[in-house]
Amino acid sequence: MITFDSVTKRYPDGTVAVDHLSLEAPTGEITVFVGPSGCGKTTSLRMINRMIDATEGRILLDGEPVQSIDPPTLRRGIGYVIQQAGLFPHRKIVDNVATVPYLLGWDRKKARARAMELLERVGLDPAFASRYPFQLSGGQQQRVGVARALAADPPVLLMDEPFSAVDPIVRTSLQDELLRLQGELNKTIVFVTHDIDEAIKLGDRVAVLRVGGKLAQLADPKTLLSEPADDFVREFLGHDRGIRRLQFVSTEGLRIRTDLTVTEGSGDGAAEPWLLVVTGDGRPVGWRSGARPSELEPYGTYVHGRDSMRAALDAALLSPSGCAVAVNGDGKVVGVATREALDAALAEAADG
Ligand SMILES: Nc1ncnc2c1ncn2[C@@H]1O[C@H](COP(=O)(O)OP(=O)(O)OP(=O)(O)O)[C@@H](O)[C@H]1O
Repeated sequence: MITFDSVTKRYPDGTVAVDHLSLEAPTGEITVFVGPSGCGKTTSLRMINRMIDATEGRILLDGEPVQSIDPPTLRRGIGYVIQQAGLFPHRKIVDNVATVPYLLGWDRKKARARAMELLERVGLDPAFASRYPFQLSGGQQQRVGVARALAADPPVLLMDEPFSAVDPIVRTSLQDELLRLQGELNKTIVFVTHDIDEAIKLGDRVAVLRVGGKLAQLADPKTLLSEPADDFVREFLGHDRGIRRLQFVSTEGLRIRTDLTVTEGSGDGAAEPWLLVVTGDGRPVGWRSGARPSELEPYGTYVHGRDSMRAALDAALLSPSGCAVAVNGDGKVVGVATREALDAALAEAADG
């Protein structure tokens, strides 16, 4: 666990970048620092590994003040990932990843084997190992940056806007990859971003900072969206807060009907305004309306019980039937969530 105990950073020119910050980043969780430019996110992060020293207050790593640990020892237990990866341009990818193991005096063979294992772990083809950073895309370099930070298996990982220099699609896949990795590794991660959507997607806990380095709110994403502490947080969260909150509402309780499907090629089916046509092995084909039975209309699916209400609503909006197709993990239809069922679930979500 990382503890900020009334930490203040005043730069020599008098700027107060962080002002009496107190919070805990629990072991094995992702804590995100988010806030507008200049609110002290990077300063806070760098005080953890002592790239910047606090002016007042204490930062504790599992109860031990970081100020009492000498910086090289401290940093050996802390991985650090920055924007645009910060790879060494003249070192091959494998050697970039093996940087810390080399520093720790591992023999070359062992360090390289570890690097190869990590490249695979972060989803990179081992063939990239002998390339140089400039021969990789931004997203690939960022993956190398993550692999390098993980090389010596540090319990703590500091990530400073690591995905902000890549396009939105690559960014999404890097975020997904980080969540997948975290599922296996359970590191204590402190992640800095100015992007509230990224904070909500990645954070177990999100610390919203305001300019002047003051903590505005520390909460899990769901609480943040439903109970912003004040106008600043509300405004920072943006206007579609209600819709985004739905991503934390489970579809487990969403009622589904199993009598609205018909297997393709079989008779007319029930007398309903809309019926979902499915293949013989239960995969969706399209919606058939009572009014125009010869044509099939598009459909949207969500994985029942796994995806959120936001996904179910999205699936419903993709189809003129207004119903969402519930599938299982294999993509087979398990039922249909009608407008009435969605309406009931939304009313419940709004209540609670
Ligand atoms: N070396 C320094 N000397 C003086 N002021 C500094 C120094 N470094 C940062 N600051 C100031 O401290 C405040 C916090 O900076 P910091 O970089 O921590 O913010 P940030 O939230 O990470 O911003 P951004 O999202 O723009 O990166 C800012 O007002 C910044 O100008």
